Amino acid sequence: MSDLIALACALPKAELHLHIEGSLEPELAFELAAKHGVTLPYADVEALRAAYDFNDLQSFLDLYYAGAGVLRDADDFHALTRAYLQRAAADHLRHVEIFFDPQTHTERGVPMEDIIGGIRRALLEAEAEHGITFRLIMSFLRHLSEADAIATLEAAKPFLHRIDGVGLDSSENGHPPSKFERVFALCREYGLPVVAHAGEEGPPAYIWEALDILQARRIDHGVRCSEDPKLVERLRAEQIPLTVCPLSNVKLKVYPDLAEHNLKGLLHGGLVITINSDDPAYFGGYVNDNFIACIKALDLSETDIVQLARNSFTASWLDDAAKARLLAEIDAVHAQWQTAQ
Ligand code: HPA
Ligand SMILES: [Zn+2]
Repeated sequence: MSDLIALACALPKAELHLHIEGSLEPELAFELAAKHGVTLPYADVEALRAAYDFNDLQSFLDLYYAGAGVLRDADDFHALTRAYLQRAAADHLRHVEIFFDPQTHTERGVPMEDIIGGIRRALLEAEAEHGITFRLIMSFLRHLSEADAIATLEAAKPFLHRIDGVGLDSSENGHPPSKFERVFALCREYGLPVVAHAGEEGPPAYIWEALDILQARRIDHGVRCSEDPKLVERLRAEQIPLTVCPLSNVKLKVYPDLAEHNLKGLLHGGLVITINSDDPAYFGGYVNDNFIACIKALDLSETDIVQLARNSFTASWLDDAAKARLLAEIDAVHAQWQTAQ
């Protein structure tokens, strides 16, 4: 098993489901709080980390939005993103497609320009330093109104050349994708590809809506598709990727135990399954940690691991030439690993 873990860690991979605000480690949260003269309601880093014990998605989101309150200027967003990309480089990530939640920050008076500018500066640095390519996805908060999402899209208009796609996140139940039909139609008119969180806590019907109403090209989470065989068949036939986040699903009690997770079954069923970290600072690990936990709990094979790494690139928004290059890199690292066995 340790050999398979070494293979998974060494393979070039992409991360396609990462909320940059969810990469805020307690150490940086305290550093930024001190910088801005803000008092966090926790004595120290250990006390904050100890609070990361969630019952469901909402109990996590309450802490996640509170934590994001320390992000106030472009340098904060730069420091946050830079720290994530250092972890990404260590995990052999070669490409990242990351979400940011502008509404969490603009409603506190942080200018859109500072949010995007700070994140992008770190992305460009990591591209130069580590060769990590990127896409930036603006995500709408589904617990807020569609009018609020439309206003956010309008506010982002001067920066649309810096935004590669749009997503939908936050509290799922009671906020179906259909609530956002018009804003996503506008996004598509602007040429922005769409992804959406669906079927994490919400029912399979929300995945159908994300596909049919929002015209999502990828589903974030999507694990509840298993409850609807027709939906699973569609995801397989149309090769619509699912960005699965195993440690997140256990932390938020979507699954009581990783051993019960359906990702291996879906992968063997021919779906384009990818492994991602979601909110790594809160859920106990980055991409390699997710691979390691899955190898241990689900007894993933060598073939499974290589397929998951390949899927991370095929499901990405990279162009075909870049995908081909990265898939060849996977083959090279895999061959090297086989020789060493
Ligand atoms: O896992 C998630 N689900 C929904 N919204 C989120 N915002 C950050 N992480 C998540
Ligand atoms: Zn997510």
